Amino acid sequence: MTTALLPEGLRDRLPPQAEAAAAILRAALDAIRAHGYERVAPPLAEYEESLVGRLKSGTARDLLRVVDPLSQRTLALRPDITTQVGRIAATRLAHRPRPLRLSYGGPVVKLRASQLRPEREMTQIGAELIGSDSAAAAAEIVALAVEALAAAGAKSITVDLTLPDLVDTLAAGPLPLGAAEAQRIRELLDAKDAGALAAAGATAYLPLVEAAGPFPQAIERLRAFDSTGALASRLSALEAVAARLDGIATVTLDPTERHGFEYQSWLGFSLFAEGLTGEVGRGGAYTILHEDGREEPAIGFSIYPDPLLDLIADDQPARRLFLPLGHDREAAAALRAQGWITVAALDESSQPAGCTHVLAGREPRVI
Ligand SMILES: N[C@@H](Cc1c[nH]c[nH+]1)C(=O)O
Repeated sequence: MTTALLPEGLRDRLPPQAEAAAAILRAALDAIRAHGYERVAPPLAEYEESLVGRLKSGTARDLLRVVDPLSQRTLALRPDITTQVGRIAATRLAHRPRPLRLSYGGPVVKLRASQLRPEREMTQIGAELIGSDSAAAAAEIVALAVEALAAAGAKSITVDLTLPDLVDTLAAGPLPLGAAEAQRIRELLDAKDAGALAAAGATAYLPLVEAAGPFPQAIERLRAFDSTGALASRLSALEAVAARLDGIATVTLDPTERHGFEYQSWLGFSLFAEGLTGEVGRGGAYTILHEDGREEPAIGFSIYPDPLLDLIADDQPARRLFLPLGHDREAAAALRAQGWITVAALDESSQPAGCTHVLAGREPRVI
């Protein structure tokens, strides 16, 4: 009965998870802030049209819409803060020197839950580097994503690199394809359907299916595949990113993975961590569209740390100090300043339930 009080995919966070969620948000944002990223806090809802169309290739998928009785216009709850950061970078912060480094953290809402993630509301934390999507910018962003995720408590992090615009690049160059054909080949590669690829006459694309796996082997296969050098700069950039991750994350490469990469261009990446099913973050390079039609490169990442909360043990009794009636208020304040949590008696019948200590005079005494 009680679960039916909330719509599907929306839930309450209770103690101690709600507290842990706030601590995770703080820890990840602090790690990002230390690298010079300044926080922005866009609103939870916006006019639908300003949430879409700001990033090149962005679509209106996943929007939970409402009609605003005040403006009579359609509002949408944000499914992704990156598009809002793009809007801010292209408008209110358009005058700021580049590269512009911005960070964010807060709830996002999706129209539908996925099978893997039953939640429709989740916390998204991230950073966007605006004005460049060079190999150096990519290395900074991917390493920062790993650092932020580690600060949030994730262990044994894996980064899976991909090239979202790979088929388009090849189709426009050494392996020509028409638009419809390219779309089909992209889907078959995403599904790693070698049989269907061969049947579709796209045998030239077949080696890409094999070029997935641990980074060193996969990049070697991609290099061998790229006999014309059309991918040379991308492959060098991937090597720079992988080199930066040496010792902090396991790196894999899946060049044709497109799932979840809607607006990302030459680089995309997914983040995984020990004990968690599915990805806990992703990011990549993309293009911001300015009001005057100008296009600006950017690169960033988002992590979705909520699954980490399930790994947090429930049994972590913080030290809690019971304050009897008539206790020394100054002593209690001094102990709170030292990090104690105090629970004050309301009347004679108040019990020190859940407390580990009681204030005796000016000192905590173990119960
Ligand atoms: N916001 C994107 C990831 C991203 C951030 N910057 C670029 N890409 C997502 O959550 O899928």
